[in-house]
Amino acid sequence: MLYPQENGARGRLELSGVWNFRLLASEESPEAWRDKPLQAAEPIAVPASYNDQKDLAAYRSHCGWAVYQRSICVPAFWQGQRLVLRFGAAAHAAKVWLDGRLLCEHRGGFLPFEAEVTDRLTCGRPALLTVAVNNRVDSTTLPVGNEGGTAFFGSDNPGIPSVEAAKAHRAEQNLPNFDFFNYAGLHRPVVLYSTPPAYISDVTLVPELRDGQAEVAYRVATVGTGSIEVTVLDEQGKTVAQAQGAEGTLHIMQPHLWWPGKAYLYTACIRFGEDRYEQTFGVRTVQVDGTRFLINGKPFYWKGFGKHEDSAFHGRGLDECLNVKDVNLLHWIGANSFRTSHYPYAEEMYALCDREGIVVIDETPAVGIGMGGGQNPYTHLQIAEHHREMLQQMIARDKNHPCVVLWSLGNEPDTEHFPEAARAYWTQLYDLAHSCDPQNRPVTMVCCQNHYEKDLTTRTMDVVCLNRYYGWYNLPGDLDAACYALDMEMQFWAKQGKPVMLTEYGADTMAGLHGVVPEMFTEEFQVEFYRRQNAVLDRFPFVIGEQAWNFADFATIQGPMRVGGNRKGIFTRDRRPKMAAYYFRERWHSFPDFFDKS
Ligand SMILES: CCCCCC[C@@H]1NC[C@@H](O)[C@H](O)[C@H]1C(=O)O
Repeated sequence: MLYPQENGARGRLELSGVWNFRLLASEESPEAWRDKPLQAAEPIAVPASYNDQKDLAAYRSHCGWAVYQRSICVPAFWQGQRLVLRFGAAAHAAKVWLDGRLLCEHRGGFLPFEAEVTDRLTCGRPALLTVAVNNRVDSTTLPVGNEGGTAFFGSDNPGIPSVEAAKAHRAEQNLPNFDFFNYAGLHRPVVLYSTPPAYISDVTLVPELRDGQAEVAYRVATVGTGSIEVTVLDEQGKTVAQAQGAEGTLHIMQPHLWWPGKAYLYTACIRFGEDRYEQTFGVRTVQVDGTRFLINGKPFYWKGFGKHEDSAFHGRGLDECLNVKDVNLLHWIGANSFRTSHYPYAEEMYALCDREGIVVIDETPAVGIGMGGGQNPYTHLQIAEHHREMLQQMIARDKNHPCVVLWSLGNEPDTEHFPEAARAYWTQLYDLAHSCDPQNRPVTMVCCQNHYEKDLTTRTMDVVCLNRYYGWYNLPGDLDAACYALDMEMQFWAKQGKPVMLTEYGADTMAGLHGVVPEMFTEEFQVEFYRRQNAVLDRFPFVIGEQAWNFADFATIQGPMRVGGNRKGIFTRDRRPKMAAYYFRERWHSFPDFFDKS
């Protein structure tokens, strides 16, 4: 799916700003507002989550539909153009009406959707745009909800008559089965864009290196008739390759490669009749070779984080200022990568990583696929078809980004209690990812702390990605025992012949809490936690990376284990460094991004 672009042939009308808004009571139907002004409307900013824009409990604890509404008007000079209304994301389900008639619906809160509105709008005449958004998470959604269960990291003592009665009595809950606040709303830009009637509908670029020359296979999908011309410009605007036709190969002599930390972007300028589209891309190769992860044929070592799209006020909403700040902090600390835990991020962040040379693990919203071992999630949950849809939509959206080098099918599913069912479920997704991705990148599934000998799934992935919490959730506070356990588990992985990286390890740390003796929650403990465990990882040649959990403190549901959210950040939520930030800065600047560990 192409990102909306303004150029000589295409227009882009941002519908960001303050809209009318209201949370709907459970008995209210969003359809009631499809064709009339919203009563008792309140102001709401788009793009952003709605949850933190008003200090009202209902804005945080809402469960169900909310309605956004505004008037839109197409400029007269767009007369005769094809018009499309596009949503960067709406969490988690959306229904869209234009002047009272249903335009489109979408499930999945982290990927774009669009609808053609050429015949639905009259240039110069205002129209009423109504968008209903549903924040419910449950056994049919990704991320997965925890219906009527105990809040994630909750502490209910099951079976106590008073507790069970109170749970039955209380207002409906929208409990997440995941450890991040269930932010909701129009999180990413809403755009009305124009194209000529005959237009370019998709672009696919697959760079390969042969004898030092770049051979970029391309495919241009179009609607309507016309001839296709492709011209590739380098960063100085010089033409370096040209081709005609819907598909073919672009040859670039002596190409500048895209490297982590040293990005180089080419621009494929596509002409189709009146239409124009400019697609940036990078010439780089990615492959797993034994226990090494190669970028441009060199063994890459991952230094970075699991992140979240999370900040005060915007919630999970796009904040490009924060994205620039975060990328500058990644450079400052010496990081070269992050994982889009636990959902695809805004397209704008991938474009920033493309130009800044930050490597990305792109993850689906498949988090919370586990019932604590009691029930088989692969038969209990109704997510399989939606999961395949989300995976295909994520790859279709992000396929041309040079920064994306590894697909993550999901985070921390139960792969231990029903090992055969788990392996079957994730193997079909693994095969789907490889078949959908024109660049055929490596594929992983991020594994939770588990009985790694019983887990038959993690070892089948191209890269073994482990979330491990020795010294925190296991052997809490005892870093000697934690290192003993980590070392022992690495002996197991040494026999699997796969590259292994930690995609999560960390300790909740209250900024400003100190101790001469490093104890849990102090900044000193967080440093010791990483210093000791990195010393273990450094001993194993097949360990190809370390991503701390988390880049920054982030919001979660209320719970006895969360003090104003998850505090495992290396930075605070407002991006101030804890001591561990200086530890990692010294460590990550002390060795290169590429080196042979064997
Ligand atoms: C029993 C071990 C469970 C470890 C699970 C650790 C969790 N991984 C997924 C992340 O979204 C959570 O924030 C992280 C944590 O809690 O900070």
